[in-house]
Amino acid sequence: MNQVMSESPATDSLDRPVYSPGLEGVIAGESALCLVDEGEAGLRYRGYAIGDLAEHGSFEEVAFLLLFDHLPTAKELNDFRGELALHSVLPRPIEDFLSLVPTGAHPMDVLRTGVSLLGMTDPDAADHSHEANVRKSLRLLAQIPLLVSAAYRFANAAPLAPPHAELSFADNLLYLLTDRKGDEQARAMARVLDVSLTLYAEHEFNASTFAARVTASTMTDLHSAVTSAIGTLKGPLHGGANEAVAEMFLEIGRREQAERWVREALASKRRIMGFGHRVLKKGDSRSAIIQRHADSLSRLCGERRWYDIATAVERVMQEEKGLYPNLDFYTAVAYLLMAVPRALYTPVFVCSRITGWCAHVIEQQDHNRLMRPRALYTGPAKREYVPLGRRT
Ligand SMILES: CC(=O)SCCNC(=O)CCNC(=O)[C@H](O)C(C)(C)COP(=O)(O)OP(=O)(O)OC[C@H]1O[C@@H](n2cnc3c(N)ncnc32)[C@H](O)[C@@H]1OP(=O)(O)O
Ligand SMILES: O=C([O-])CC(=O)C(=O)O
Repeated sequence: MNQVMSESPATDSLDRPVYSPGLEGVIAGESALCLVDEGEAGLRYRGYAIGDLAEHGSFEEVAFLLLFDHLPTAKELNDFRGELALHSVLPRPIEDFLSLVPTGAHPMDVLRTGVSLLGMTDPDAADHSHEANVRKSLRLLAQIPLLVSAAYRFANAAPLAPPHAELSFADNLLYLLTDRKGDEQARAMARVLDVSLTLYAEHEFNASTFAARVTASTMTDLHSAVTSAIGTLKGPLHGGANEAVAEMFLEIGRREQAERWVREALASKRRIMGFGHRVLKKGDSRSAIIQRHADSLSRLCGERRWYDIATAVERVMQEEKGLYPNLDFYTAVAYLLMAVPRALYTPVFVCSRITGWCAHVIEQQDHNRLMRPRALYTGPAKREYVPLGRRT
C-alpha cells in the first residue's frame, strides 16, 4: 500500500456519500500492471510503453511480463514457450462437453463453460496459492486457443487442428483459427495478429478485469474469476464490440454507402460499435497502432474494401459526434482480412486478455481485501406486510 486509505466512505461537500453511476472515475483498487494515461505517459504495461511492446516485442514476451513482472531473457522466453507447448492439450472431459453443446451456441458461451470445466480438471484445482495460480494461468494461456478452435470446429463438423509446438503463439493461433500457416500472407497476418494480442492483453480496471478481481476478492479459485470475466467481456459495450464492428462493415458493404449508413444509424440513436471509451476521451493510442497494421495488411492482401469503409465511418463519427475509434474498430478490419470466423473475434480477445485477467487475480489475492461497495437505496420507505390471504 502506498497510501493510507480512510475507513469511512468518501463524502461530498454536503457530507453525503459520493456516488458515481457506473463507478465512473472511481479508484477501486491499486495495481502495478498497467498505466492508462491520456497524457504523455500513454499506455504502459508494467512501465513499458505499448508502442515499444507492440512494434518490437512479441505476445509471449508480454504474457511473461504480465505474469512474472519482468521482460524475459532469451532463455526464459524459450522455457516459457516450452511450457506452453507442454500444456497445449485439452483434457478428455472437454471433448465430451463439446459433443453436448447445443447447435448455434455462441463460442463465447462455450468458452465460458469450457473454462469452468477446465477449473474442475486442473491438477491444482484444490490449491489456491500464488504458485498454483501462476501454474493455472500458464495452462489457461495454452488451453484457451485450443478450446476456441475445437469449439468452432466441432460446431462446424470440421476436423480438429493439432497445435504446432514449433510455431509462435500468434502463428499457431492463426493456424488454429483459419488453417493458414507458412506462406507470405500467413506470416504477415500472424505478425498483425501478434500485435493485436499485445494490444488486447491488459487495460487496467476495465469491466471484465474488474469482474475477475471482484470474484477473486472472495478468495475463490482462479478459474471462477476467469469465468466471471469471460461472461463480462462478451457484452457488446466491451469485448463483444469487435464482432459487432465487423457485422457493421458487412452491413455497410461498400465505402460509398458508409456516410449515409452512419448518419442514418446516428439519427435513429444507434450506437456505432468501436467508438468511444469510458476512460479514453481523447482517443485510444492502441487504435493508431492496429490501424497502421490493418492498412499494410490490406495493401498486401490487395483488399482495401474493409479499410476504406472503416476510414469513411471514422470521418463521419469525428464530424458528427467528435468520437474516436477504440481498439476494437480497426482490429475488426485486420480480422476480416485474416478471415477469422466472426464469432471468434471476441474469443481471440480472450486468448490475449487471459494474461491480464490472471495477473490481476494473482495481484488481488496477493494483497486481498474483499470488494464490497455500498448501494444508494432508492426503494420505497417503510411498507406494512399484508398476509397473503388479505392481499388484493
Ligand atoms: C476493448 C473495449 O472494451 S473498448 C469499448 C468497446 N465498446 C464499444 O465500442 C461500444 C460502443 N461504445 C459505447 O457504447 C460507449 O462509448 C462506451 C460504453 C464504450 C463508453 O461509454 P460511456 O463512457 O459510458 O459514455 P457515454 O455512454 O456516457 O457516452 C457519452 C456520449 O457519447 C455518445 N456515445 C458514446 N459512444 C457512442 C457510440 N459508440 N456511438 C454513438 N454515440 C456514442 C453517448 O450516446 C453519449 O451521448 P449523449 O451525451 O448525447 O447522450
Ligand atoms: O478499458 C476499458 O474500459 C475497455 C478497454 O479498452 C479494454 O478492456 O481494453
